[in-house]
Amino acid sequence: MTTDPEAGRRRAGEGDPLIRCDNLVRIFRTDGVEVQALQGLDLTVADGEMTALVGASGSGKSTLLGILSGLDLPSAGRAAVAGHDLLAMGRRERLGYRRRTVGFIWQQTARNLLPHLTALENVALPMRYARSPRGQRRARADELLGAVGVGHCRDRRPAELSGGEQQRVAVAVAAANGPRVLLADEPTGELDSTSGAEVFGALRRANEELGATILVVTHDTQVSEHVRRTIRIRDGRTSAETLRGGAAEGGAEEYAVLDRVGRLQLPREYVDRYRLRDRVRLTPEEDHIGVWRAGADDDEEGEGAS
Ligand SMILES: Nc1ncnc2c1ncn2[C@@H]1O[C@H](COP(=O)(O)OP(=O)(O)OP(=O)(O)O)[C@@H](O)[C@H]1O
Repeated sequence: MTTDPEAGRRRAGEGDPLIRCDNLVRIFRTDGVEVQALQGLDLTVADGEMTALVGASGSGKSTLLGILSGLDLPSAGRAAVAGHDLLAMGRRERLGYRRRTVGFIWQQTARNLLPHLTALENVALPMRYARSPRGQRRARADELLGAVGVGHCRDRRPAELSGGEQQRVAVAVAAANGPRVLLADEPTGELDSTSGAEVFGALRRANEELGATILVVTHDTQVSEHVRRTIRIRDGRTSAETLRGGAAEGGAEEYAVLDRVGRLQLPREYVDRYRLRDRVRLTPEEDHIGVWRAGADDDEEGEGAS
């Protein structure tokens, strides 16, 4: 068996992650009503990973992206991206962070592109804001559009593009200033599955060829077909994750997220399948821990997961 220590470290979320959230809390207060959108969320994403965060409506996905994009601030906890402490950034650092460190792709295509500009002009615009030399902008915009497979759309305006093409142009716009991180909020939500797969192809190219670390949030559980790592978010906390490939090539490995104080949430299907309730018995072994259903008489119980 061959081992790849680097892959092992990345898989375990150790090393020096590019995105790190510790115990993130975000409380919204409207008309005296309090909603806790993030309830102590922990997340690490290694440099160069392409990860999907999947959760039901209201689980806190957009709230997390708002914080990671530098638009919103958490109520408590810590969040750092590419060496920027998101809670401590001043106005100037925040502006630079939003311009150069992170790029965004939103679900609504209209939010990503300016309607009166061509695809090429849309991609060149963030470079102008970042004061890139004028002579280099068009060439880089052309190159980016080619990389995400929509070079043929360069002179068309958004209204002359399909939804999938618009989103691929949006990936090029988001990647224009060479950000370390690309954040995408339901980027395929308004698309059919073929166009959605093409958008994921564009994100993968941004990941593999441009080196951007990518975090996609979606409620679509099918997204795991397009990424190696899928993290599930439930009630404002990360709960479990699936890694495709890994030890058994082509297979998938299931993980539970372990927080800093050792709490983990067992997947609902395991809780149901092994009829676990209230408390479980733990049996430490040399290389794993057994989790057993606690019966009235501990000697008689026979079912458990290990
Ligand atoms: N600005 C806000 N003011 C008040 N409550 C908010 C605000 N933004 C989000 N919430 C609440 O926080 C919770 C999480 O919302 P969030 O939009 O992050 O979930 P989501 O997983 O992105 O859902 P969806 O998939 O429907 O977009 C929800 O209960 C939502 O109503």
